[in-house]
Amino acid sequence: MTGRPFAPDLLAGKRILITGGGTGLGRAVARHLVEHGAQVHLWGRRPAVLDEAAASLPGSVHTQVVDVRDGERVDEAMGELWDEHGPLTGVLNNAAANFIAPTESLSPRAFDAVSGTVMKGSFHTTHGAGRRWIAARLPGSVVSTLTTWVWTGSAYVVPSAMGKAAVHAMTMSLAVEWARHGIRLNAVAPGPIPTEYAWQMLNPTGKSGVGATQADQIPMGRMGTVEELANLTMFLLSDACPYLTGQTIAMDGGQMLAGPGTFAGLAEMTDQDWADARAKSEAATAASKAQRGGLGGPH
Ligand SMILES: CCCCCCCCC/C=C/C(=O)SCCNC(=O)CCNC(=O)[C@H](O)C(C)(C)COP(=O)(O)OP(=O)(O)OC[C@H]1O[C@@H](n2cnc3c(N)ncnc32)[C@H](O)[C@@H]1OP(=O)(O)O
Ligand SMILES: NC(=O)C1=CN([C@@H]2O[C@H](COP(=O)(O)OP(=O)(O)OC[C@H]3O[C@@H](n4cnc5c(N)ncnc54)[C@H](OP(=O)(O)O)[C@@H]3O)[C@@H](O)[C@H]2O)C=CC1
Repeated sequence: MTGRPFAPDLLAGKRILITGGGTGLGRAVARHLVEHGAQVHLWGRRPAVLDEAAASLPGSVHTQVVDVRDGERVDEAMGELWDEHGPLTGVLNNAAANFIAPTESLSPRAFDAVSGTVMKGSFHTTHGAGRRWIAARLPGSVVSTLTTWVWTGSAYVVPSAMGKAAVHAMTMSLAVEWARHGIRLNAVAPGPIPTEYAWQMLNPTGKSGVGATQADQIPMGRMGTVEELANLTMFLLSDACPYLTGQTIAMDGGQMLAGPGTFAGLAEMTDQDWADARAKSEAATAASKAQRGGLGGPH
């Protein structure tokens, strides 16, 4: 059980924008932010989805219809939010688009739809909040939801991997440039946490259920949970650790580090399998020693 490690007033006085907050992980994290005292603003492209999400949440939640790829609309909406409610204290860049496809089949519009939502959307939103924080001499915290593909890349989701890697670069770059303004940028890179919309895009058929969306090759043997993601995100958006900036934190049960080029699969070996393996390798060592003529052992 993850539990509730934080006090219910952890985010009291915080005003936080979640892009793509009407569905999936954004909506689930929004609930935790509200339950910890934050005022929350949700952006997305579908008014009915946003309204439904806001109505389902227990506290102070506001919505705006914004396509984050449209820089002018992002700035306009940011201005409206600031004027009507006051300055944000944090931004969660969560909106994304993605689908699996052979890269050679992608049209220019397909590439733009995915990479633009992630890269341009995160930039426009961060820029809209950041320039206002700097002008008003206010601190701020930006958290972006990325994936471990920023370190590994991933076949068949290349525009997403490229867009997320760009936001990873933005996180490191602006952490330095805006540190003197009290603005922090961090990111989280979750492993699979099944959500309806994302799984339609990433695991749409019986044959598409491979490693990335499965639990069998994750060292912890399970998917992540929204509670775990919410706790990490809230920690980054809170005042718990103001010295932390520029970091992308993987939260994936060890999935990325257990790649096929490692011995992670040996977790299946029994004690007898290990005894057999040791006997085989010791026999090979003994045969090698016999050919050394007394050289090469430890002294
Ligand atoms: C880390 C460990 C593991 C973890 C495992 C999980 C890791 C998750 C990491 C990241 C996960 C996510 O981001 S999951 C997020 C999933 N959620 C979403 O995608 C929500 C938003 N999605 C959407 O709005 C749509 O599905 C999407 C198609 C992407 C964009 O819609 P738009 O209305 O903007 O654009 P459209 O006009 O429909 O389409 C734009 C072009 O894309 C083409 N197109 C659309 N679908 C296509 C498809 N399946 N294959 C090829 N091409 C396609 C169209 O033909 C158009 O090109 P032309 O024909 O040339 O016009
Ligand atoms: N689920 C998982 O296992 C993982 C998810 N992630 C990341 O977590 C985040 C949330 O994913 P998840 O909840 O699973 O997926 P969802 O598809 O449920 O969430 C994506 C959200 O982004 C919104 N969105 C898409 N395009 C735009 C746009 N142009 N402007 C504004 N909003 C937009 C969508 O709403 P609408 O279409 O109404 O605009 C939707 O609410 C994403 O960044 C994803 O990459 C990372 C690793 C693993």
